[in-house]
Amino acid sequence: MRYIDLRSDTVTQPTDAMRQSMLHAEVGDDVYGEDPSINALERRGAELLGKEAALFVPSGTMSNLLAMMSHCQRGEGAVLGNAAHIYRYEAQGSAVLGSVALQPVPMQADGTLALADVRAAIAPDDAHFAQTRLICLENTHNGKVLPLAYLHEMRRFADSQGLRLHLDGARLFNAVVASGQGVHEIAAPFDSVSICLSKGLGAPVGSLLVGAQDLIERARRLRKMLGGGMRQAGSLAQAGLFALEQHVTRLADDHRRARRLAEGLAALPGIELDPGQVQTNMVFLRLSSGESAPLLAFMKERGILFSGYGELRLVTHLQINDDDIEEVIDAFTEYMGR
Ligand SMILES: Cc1ncc(COP(=O)(O)O)c(CN[C@H](C(=O)O)[C@H](C)O)c1O
Repeated sequence: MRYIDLRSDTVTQPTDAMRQSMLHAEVGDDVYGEDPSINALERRGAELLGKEAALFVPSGTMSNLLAMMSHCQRGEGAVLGNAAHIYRYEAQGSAVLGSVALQPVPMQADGTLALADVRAAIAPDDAHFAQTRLICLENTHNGKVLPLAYLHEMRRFADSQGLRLHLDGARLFNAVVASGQGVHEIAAPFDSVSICLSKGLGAPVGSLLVGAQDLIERARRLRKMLGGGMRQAGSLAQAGLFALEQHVTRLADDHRRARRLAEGLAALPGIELDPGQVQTNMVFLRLSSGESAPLLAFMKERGILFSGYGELRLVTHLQINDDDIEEVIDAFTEYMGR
């Protein structure tokens, strides 16, 4: 059964054209730095984001972990949002494996961290406290694009405090396409950026950590320590190269479909949803009844999947087309009309 799978853009499948491209990828032993496709992808990532170097890693989680461990020594701290993926959904790996003290602050719905909260979370230079070294942001966060002015403000603040700045840019290209800002522009304020190739961009595996040469060399060593050194993974890297070349501008289709979905659902009584909040590929909604389990079961029966507890999240992506969106709206109309 083909599902209309709106659980996440992590479910994207490589297209036939991407698979063809993967078939002919040149490969080599990446631990020796000899995989031509991985080397090409890393060069491309660094060039696109305007940084010195990049490292191909199996997941966004590992990419963020390597950033945290490369910026922070054991026992040092990182300030981040209390709803950030790094804080909430990466098994606290930075703390467990990296011994990085996670210093969470309230995260605004738009993904920003209030400067006053960040300032208050920064540990004083005092032996009683884990020394703060890093601030982490996320763009997009829950589908919201961080304003460029905010990024510059946070850069100025980090500089004033002698701190580094990392961006969890799992959906950076969604932010680029939605805002019209350049990749360079969004990446420029950050010392390191993690981008995911395996979400809306449609590659089967992988992320890139991008930053200064010395940081990426440290991250490469840590990746090996964590068992992430790869051998002939060039076919996967080629998928990433293909995605960067062919699947960025089409993200606008995902955003358009998310807006159409939001408008269609917002019109239904019993659904709490503001279509004006949809900036990229994510639609969040609540049922006035609050009871989502029967809805999820009803939808699964009709071959429609999405997730969430209380607030429901529906994510459009490469494998979701216009007909799927209309089918989902029809299914919701039927359910809400019962
Ligand atoms: C902002 C951000 N940063 C990092 C990651 C981790 O990427 P992977 O480790 O799954 O490649 C994710 C994945 N997010 C997934 C999703 O949204 O369905 C789940 C929640 O892990 C992410 O959303």
